[in-house]
Amino acid sequence: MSALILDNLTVSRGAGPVISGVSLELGQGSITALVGPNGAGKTSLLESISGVIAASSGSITLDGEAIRPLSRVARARRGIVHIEQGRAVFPSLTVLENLKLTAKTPGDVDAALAHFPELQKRLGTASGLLSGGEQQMVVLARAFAAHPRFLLIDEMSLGLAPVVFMRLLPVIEQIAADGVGVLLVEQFTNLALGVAQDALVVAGGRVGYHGSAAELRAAPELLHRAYLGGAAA
Ligand SMILES: Nc1ncnc2c1ncn2[C@@H]1O[C@H](COP(=O)(O)OP(=O)(O)OP(=O)(O)O)[C@@H](O)[C@H]1O
Repeated sequence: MSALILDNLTVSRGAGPVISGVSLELGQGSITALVGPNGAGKTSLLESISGVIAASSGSITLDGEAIRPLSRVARARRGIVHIEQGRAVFPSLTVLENLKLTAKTPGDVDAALAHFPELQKRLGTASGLLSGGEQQMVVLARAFAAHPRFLLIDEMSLGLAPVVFMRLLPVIEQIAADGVGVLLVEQFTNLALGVAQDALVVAGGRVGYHGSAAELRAAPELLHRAYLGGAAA
């Protein structure tokens, strides 16, 4: 089984570090919720894993290979797929054309669409004409069609009502159950903790909690303390 391991990772932006000494192991087949206050460094952490930005120290290894020196494209080829915050569909392309951007075979398109039967009727529709929730389905289906081994999802719920986002969560659970390791950054903390096995809380760039998602969900005071930047639990 693949493992994506961060060891003592530090990421700097502008004046100083925005992620300091974060260590984490992601296995395939489970969801890790990454939560924390605004500006905590969640997006920066995801971006340093996928190669959008460079980490300044520490290591990132995938199946024992150090991937920090690799470009974003090379990391994507190894199966690290990143759904960036606010990353939308290509609005003038149809749903099918959006999916074909990442799919290698027609079978990849079919497999992605199996998660979203409601998109079957919209394959020829320009994606920009879809609702916000449907557009996020396309974004998720497109990421799935790329055969991720690890899927980094940044605030997929942005601009969506919780009820719409809740349609996407079972699909994310299914993708994980099929063997993908998911790192889920989410503003709806309780929803994220409800589908995740593990949880990482970052505050001020440091780990405030790393452990069971269920335990964190059941103990609001633990979450509160972690949000305030308490010592790693
Ligand atoms: N392009 C950038 N240049 C300089 N500093 C940045 C840049 N992007 C983010 N930062 C800073 O890095 C820190 C971490 O931001 P980041 O977006 O990673 O946090 P976040 O936890 O994802 O926040 P949010 O929940 O608000 O999206 C913040 O202090 C932010 O101001």
